[in-house]
Amino acid sequence: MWLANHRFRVILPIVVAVAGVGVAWALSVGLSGYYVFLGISALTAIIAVLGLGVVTGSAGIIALSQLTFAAIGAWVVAWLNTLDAPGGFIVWLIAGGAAGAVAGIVIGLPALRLRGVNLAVVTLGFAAAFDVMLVQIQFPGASDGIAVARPNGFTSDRDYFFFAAVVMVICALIVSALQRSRMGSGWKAVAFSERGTAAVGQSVSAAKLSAFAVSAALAGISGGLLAGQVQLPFASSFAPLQSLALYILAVMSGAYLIDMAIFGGILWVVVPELLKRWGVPQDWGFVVFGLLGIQALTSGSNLGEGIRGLLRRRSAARGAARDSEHASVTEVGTSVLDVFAVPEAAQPIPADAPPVLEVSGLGVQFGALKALDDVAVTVRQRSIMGLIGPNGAGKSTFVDAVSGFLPQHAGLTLLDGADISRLSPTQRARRGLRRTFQQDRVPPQLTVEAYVRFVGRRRLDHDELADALAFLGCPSPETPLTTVDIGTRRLVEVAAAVLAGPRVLILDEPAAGLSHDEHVQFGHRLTRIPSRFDTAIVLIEHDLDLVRSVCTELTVLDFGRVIAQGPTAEVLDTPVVIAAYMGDAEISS
Ligand SMILES: Nc1ncnc2c1ncn2[C@@H]1O[C@H](COP(=O)(O)OP(=O)(O)OP(=O)(O)O)[C@@H](O)[C@H]1O
Repeated sequence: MWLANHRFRVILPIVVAVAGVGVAWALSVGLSGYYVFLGISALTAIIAVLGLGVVTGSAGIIALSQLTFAAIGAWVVAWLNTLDAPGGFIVWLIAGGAAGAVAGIVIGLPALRLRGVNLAVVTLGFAAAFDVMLVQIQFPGASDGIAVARPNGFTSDRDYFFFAAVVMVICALIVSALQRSRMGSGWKAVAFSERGTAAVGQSVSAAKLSAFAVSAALAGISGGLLAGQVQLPFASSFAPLQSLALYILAVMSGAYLIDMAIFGGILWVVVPELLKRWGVPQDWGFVVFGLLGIQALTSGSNLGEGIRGLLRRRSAARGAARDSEHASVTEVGTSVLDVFAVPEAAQPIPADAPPVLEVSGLGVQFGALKALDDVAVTVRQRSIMGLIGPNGAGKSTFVDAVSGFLPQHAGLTLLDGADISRLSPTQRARRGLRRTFQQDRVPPQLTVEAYVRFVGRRRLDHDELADALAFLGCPSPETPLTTVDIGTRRLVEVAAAVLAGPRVLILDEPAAGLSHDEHVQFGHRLTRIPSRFDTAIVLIEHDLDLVRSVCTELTVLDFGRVIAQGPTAEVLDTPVVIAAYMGDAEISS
């Protein structure tokens, strides 16, 4: 079943691409000359919108200079044309895309530090500055009237339309493959949570810069194609206001979805054309795009997501009707999971089990507040260490400091004996120290499988993946994460972290959001993780029943200091813990 699905997902884009080329050929033969020219404009716009789908739609970065990157691509093509550089138009086009990518990385560098409005100002400022420069220097060959030579065999508008369509299809195929790759998962992860991305060992900078580079490369190709279309390109085709309108169009349509990028590119040409026919000045097109964009931003959704949500709900309703007919089959499936519901206490850890994580002298200061003061914790191989304490005791601060998110801290952290105190969160994750968060950090744009593979950072065969998901009570690999509730997303987060094969996994309230029954089942499954996956666990949890049943050892924090440490049962009976943390009623149970 999975193999069939996998093959389908690989083959489908190729089939659609071949069909798209067929349609383009038919249109190039059948359309009138005027529509062929409009069609080329739409194809160039689609490629630029595909790029915005990567940088804005997937990676969530505001980039208001897409047509400036297109101008750079057009400029390079025009320049190589005046030089009559070897290779001809196709090579020049690739060079235009490469120049766009380089410019994208340069403009993307501020994006590593800036967000939101500040980044919008930087990218728009770059677009405005380049526009002024372009008006001054003009495109190479413009003053001498040297027309850009179209590729051999595609010199007429009809043939060039077909050529542009093939280029667009290739770009769409590449984007589709990248969106499904680790790189694409990285873009979606960084858009949802930079901390969550760093915590799984993915470089946030690399994810952002690669999104900028791919997006600007596509813009460069789009501009290069436009240079071949008009043959004498000029600056007004790439004005900053147009970049702004194109951005809004991409946001409104949901351009990270290939079909919606195509729709957006077509709209880019159709709206001004319709306005012209109705006798309305074409600049009103910007107003139309602006209104559609405001609607998308205020609703928090876009056209593509809206349509897909509707289709999903319909298919879920059909699926529910089918499932009720096959209730007996479902019961068999449930009984498999029930195996894990058999209560099982955590295995005691041998006294000589070597330490895997050693934290000593850990101190964190927030202004006058000592959030952690000389904290020492040792986690032994395959153990489950509970880290408990009242609200504000310093548990999350401990996790942040140990996982590298609070670089300004005192103390030493050793992982398998190696000092990792100076490493970044990404480096620590790659060394085998993984963590989850109290808040949801699982990017909803991914499927369960794409997320698990992204977090895993290693080859996982499908059986291993499906097995581990079933073991932790997660949905099937192909389930879109948008369709599952928050509690299930927490389970998927834990499963993915476990499959990464970490030496130590720190779970920050992983059962939050689960129902009581799911909570209990989760506890039982947790006890089996260390032996099955050779991983030690640090568990932060407020539910003392869960702590009591799964933790082999406990560390109790209060006001940033360790007040008790040792085997779970002993610690829970310590008077200082009873007094400081739990109260007699709870501990006596
Ligand atoms: N960024 C920060 N700036 C200032 N104070 C902070 C910051 N983060 C945490 N604190 C303070 O540090 C102390 C420890 O907070 P922390 O979140 O680590 O506690 P906790 O044990 O995880 O609490 P909870 O169980 O409610 O999650 C608290 O007094 C908190 O107000």
